[in-house]
Order: sequence, then structure tokens, then C-alpha cells
Amino acid sequence: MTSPTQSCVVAIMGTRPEIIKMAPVVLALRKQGMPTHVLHTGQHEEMAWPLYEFFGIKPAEIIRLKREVPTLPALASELMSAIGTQLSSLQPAAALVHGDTSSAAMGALAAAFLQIPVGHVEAGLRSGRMDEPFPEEINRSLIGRVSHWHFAPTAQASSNLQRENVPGSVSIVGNTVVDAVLLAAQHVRAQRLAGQPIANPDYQWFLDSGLRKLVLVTAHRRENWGAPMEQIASAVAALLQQCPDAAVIWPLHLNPLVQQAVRAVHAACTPDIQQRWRLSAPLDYPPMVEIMDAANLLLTDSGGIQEEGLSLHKPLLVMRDVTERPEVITCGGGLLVGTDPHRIVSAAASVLADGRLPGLAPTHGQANPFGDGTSGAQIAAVLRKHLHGAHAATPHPLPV
Ligand SMILES: CC(=O)N[C@H]1[C@@H](OP(=O)(O)OP(=O)(O)OC[C@H]2O[C@@H](n3ccc(=O)[nH]c3=O)[C@H](O)[C@@H]2O)O[C@H](CO)[C@@H](O)[C@@H]1O
Repeated sequence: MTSPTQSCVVAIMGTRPEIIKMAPVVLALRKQGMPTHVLHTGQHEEMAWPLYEFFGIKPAEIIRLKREVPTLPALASELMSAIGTQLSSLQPAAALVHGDTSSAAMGALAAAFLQIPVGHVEAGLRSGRMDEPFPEEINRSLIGRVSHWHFAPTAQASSNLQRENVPGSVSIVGNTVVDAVLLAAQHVRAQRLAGQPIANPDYQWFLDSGLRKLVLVTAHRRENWGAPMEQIASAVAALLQQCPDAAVIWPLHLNPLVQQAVRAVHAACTPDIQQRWRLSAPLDYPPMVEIMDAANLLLTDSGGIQEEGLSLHKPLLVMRDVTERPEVITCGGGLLVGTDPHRIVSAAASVLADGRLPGLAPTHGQANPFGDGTSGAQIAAVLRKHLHGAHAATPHPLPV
């Protein structure tokens, strides 16, 4: 007997960045008439639900993780088992995973074990180092081996996959985060124009401060835990010392190691610096995008914020030693500055002084290497063509 879900696609997701980047695919699949289930893996909880609400997506299947042992192997085995159970009962025509989280790697592996074809969104990113970002580089390489459709965001990502001789087909479709950030930016701008700005106490704090320059900081990568995180926080303090008209908003990751390191440096600052440096809780997506859109500079070790920053034409300093997103650097939108406070402060102060990344021309007017905001529709068209044989537009390579 045919299962009622055999013609459906299951989109597996469970962390904040995955939900943001997979939402445009789910919305596009549904728009193109393809039944699509969302399987929430439970890897993030409180950060996940406002995102589903913003994008108007209701997960049909929800996994409640116990997470009794706080290790990557324990998380992986719990995810694999729970996702496997859900996929066995759904028997979908295809499973979609995104990027490089534990949810994505275990979702892809569970589907492959059940012989369900896997589509990998944001395929082909490689830093070339298994230890950075960790465990993401391991996860993305593993997913590449078991996927049937590889949705590469850029030509560079596609050539990484060709070099690895992955099975299946590779399509260059841009990055779905462009779809997401443009949607959110349009929403917050429209609300403000209509005189009904979204609730955003952090941005309001900046507006009330009367300060002229806004810097948004985020940092939480595992490689930056410990001394590097303290260096990043010290760099922020030194930047504020050097630039008296600047304010910093830093939505602090919930990880206690990140919290301790940053709060210790903040607590040791003078009252003047503390008043211009706001540590907040993780932000919902619309307020986050509103702050990004208003910022003069983004300082980050996040992957998604690099792509979003470029899409909003914001100068970026990437506080890592290597990157799987070389397009950010090669197109002149960002600089890789590591975690050395002197390098961070010197580059950041230069951006705040004249709006330009040192040594680089402004990026306005250049094509976004991550696409034009139609990635979700392009991915849905490829899947529709393969799964239903329907006529669909061939995805076109994007300019790099
Ligand atoms: C370096 C790296 O390996 N990063 C991976 C990580 O994402 P990534 O490093 O992007 O993960 P983050 O946790 O930084 O999340 C970034 C996203 O969360 C949003 N945000 C951030 C802070 C906040 O307070 N509120 C908020 O809404 C940002 O706007 C962005 O959209 O998993 C993603 C999902 O597979 C992959 O695409 C990335 O490759």
C-alpha cells in the first residue's frame, strides 16, 4: 500500500541558522505545490519557535531530545535514532537537510540508511580543515558523500564538490539566507515606515543614546571559546575606548563559556565604556536584521551573518583564521581578522572612520556572490522536476 507521505518532501531542521536558511525552501516547495513536512529535531528550542512563527511554518513532526549527556557523540546518536524513527514512519520521497549541524549530518545519514534520497541545501562549503569550524567541516563533508542533490550556493562551493567527486547532481542556486534576510529586512523597514516599528529594545537603546556609529558583534564558535573569546571582548572594549561616538550591541550566545568570558571583560570596563556596550540575550530574527541593517560595522565569527551582512552591504570583519566563505573576502565585502585584538581594533576603527574596509573598495553595486534572493524557488524547481517530472526552469549559475 502506498503511504500518504510517499510523494512528500521532509525538511529536517532544528537549529536557529538552519530554520532561517531552510524556511525559504519550505515556503517555495509549498508555493510550487509540493507537499512538504517539517521535522523539527529539537537541537535548539527557545530560539527555534519564534522563527517558525515569523516564517509561518508549523513543524508537523517534533522531536523532544533528552540530552542527558552533553557531548557531540551523545547528541548525534540521539538525533540519528529519533530522526530515523520519524523517517521510517513517513517514508518521504526525499529528505532535505541544511548546511553542517549535527541535525543535518544525522538527518542525512538516517535518510541514506533508509534509502531515502537526500537533498543538501548549502552544499560544498569547505574550510579545508576538519578542526575549524568543528564539528561543522566534518558534518558537511559527510553529508556530501550521502546526498543525491547538492544545492551549492556558489561556483566555488560547486567546484569543491566536483573535486571531491560526490555522487548525484550539483546545482548552483545561491544561498537561501539571501531570501530570508531580504524578506526580514523588507518586513522591518515596512513596519517602521508605517509608523509601527517592531519591538526592538536593543535598537531603541541605540537610538536613544544619541551615538552616531553602531557596531553589531556576535561570537560563539567552538574554536573561539576560552582565550580567543576574551581577546574578542577586549578588542570591543578597546574599540569603544578609541571611538567615543560608537555603541556596541552584542547579543550574547547562551553558552556559559561565552557568557563568562565576555561578561568578565565587560564588568572590568569603565562606566563610560559599559554605557556604550550593550550585552543582550539572543535576538529574534526581525530585531536582529533591523540592527544589522542599521549597523555601520559587523564583527562576527558566524557563517550566516557574513552572508546576510554582504546582502545588506555592511562592512564585515570575520573573527576567524580560516573561512569556508571565501566569496566574502574576494568580493571585497569583508576581511578575515582572526582574534588578535590589535588587528580587530585597527580594522574596525578604520571602518568607523570612513565606512570602508581598509585596503578595499566599497561593494555597492556589485552582484551579491550569494545570489539574488530566489534560491528557495530554484531549489524547489529542481526537486519538482526530479520528483514529479514537472516542467521547471533550470537553475542558472549566479555571478561570482
Ligand atoms: C561557521 C559555520 O560553520 N556556521 C554554520 C552554522 O551557522 P552560523 O555560524 O551562521 O550560526 P549562528 O548561530 O551564528 O546563526 C546565524 C543566524 O542567526 C541569526 N541570529 C544570530 C544572533 C541572534 O541573536 N539572533 C539571530 O537571529 C543571524 O542573523 C543568522 O541568520 O550552521 C549553519 C546552518 O547549517 C551553516 O550554514 C553554517 O555554515
